[in-house]
Amino acid sequence: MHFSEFLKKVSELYEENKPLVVFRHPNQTIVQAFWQSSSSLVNFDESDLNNGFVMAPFVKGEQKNVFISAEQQFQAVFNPEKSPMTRSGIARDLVEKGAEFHKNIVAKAIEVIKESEVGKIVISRKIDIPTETIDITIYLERLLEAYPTAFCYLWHHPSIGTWLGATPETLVSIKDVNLSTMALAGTQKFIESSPVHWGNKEREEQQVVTDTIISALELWSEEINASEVTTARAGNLLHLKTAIEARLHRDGLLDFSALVESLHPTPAVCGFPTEKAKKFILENEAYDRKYYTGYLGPIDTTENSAIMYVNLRCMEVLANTIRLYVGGGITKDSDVHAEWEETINKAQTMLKVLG
Ligand SMILES: C=C(O[C@H]1C=CC=C(C(=O)O)[C@@H]1O)C(=O)O
Repeated sequence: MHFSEFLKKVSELYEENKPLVVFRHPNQTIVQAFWQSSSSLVNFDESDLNNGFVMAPFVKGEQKNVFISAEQQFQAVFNPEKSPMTRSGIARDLVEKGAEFHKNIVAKAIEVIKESEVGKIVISRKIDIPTETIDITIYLERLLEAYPTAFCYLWHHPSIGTWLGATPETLVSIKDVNLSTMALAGTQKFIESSPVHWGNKEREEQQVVTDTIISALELWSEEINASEVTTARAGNLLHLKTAIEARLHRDGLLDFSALVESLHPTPAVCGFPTEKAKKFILENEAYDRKYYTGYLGPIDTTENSAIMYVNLRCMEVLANTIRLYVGGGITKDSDVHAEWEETINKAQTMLKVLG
């Protein structure tokens, strides 16, 4: 199918309010779409493992792990035209709203970390951009164009809403007994031809993520290998990354839910230790993350494989408003102002898509 035809079909299904997901894996040209003719909400935890797409929230409760079946699907090839990325024209005052509130929570998190055994807490916020005309196919095309190395998606369900994103982070990739994942944390702005230096704050923050993932995997695996720490680029940002591989005791899909839930949420999106960091987030962030920092991705039972990504650098489409979600890891060495600037930098990923 030609890409223009593909987009037309996506647009029609979206207008018909069908459950629908469109996605492209990092560094791939094939864009896939799965959709459901019935608008029923399928709870993934209550259904058998089938071909389809999972969308899981940060915390299960009001939001469920939703499944969209791959029974109806179509695909196309998308070749980015390599046009230069546009600069976002969205006013900085919209992005900077709520500075005092956010900085206060970050300061409080630093205090808690200094006074307790909590090592890291990820603090996030939402940014609402009033938008009169919302065209999801234009956003989708810009996402695919601008972020070829990210997992890009558009997800819609009539009982939940619409989300789009371009995430740099894989939560877990499973094929038979082989598992791969990554520990991604630490952020700085990408500046062309400028040498990259990482401080101890970022290195320690990222190491905690690596250690926690490895200890969760010990339960399921025979061999675990971690790469050297490298620098990975995600749009206008750089992160520290460790690639982790493991050989599972048995086929990963047999334990899919338990395996994935044992890794989620990683300290890259929640903190460490997990339960204490989560408690702080739920008591202090004062807004609902919903599917931001949850995970999402396709399951292919025919291929005995699944790839779940962490839902970062994403936005939710609301009536006349686009809501962006951004956050960062706080440790004892965090600087309140630098953490605030980091959320502004991270917002650029989706702002560029809005035009
Ligand atoms: C929580 C986010 O990023 C995480 C992933 C990479 C680097 C992060 C950091 O440097 O704080 C965060 O842990 C976000 O983008 O909203």
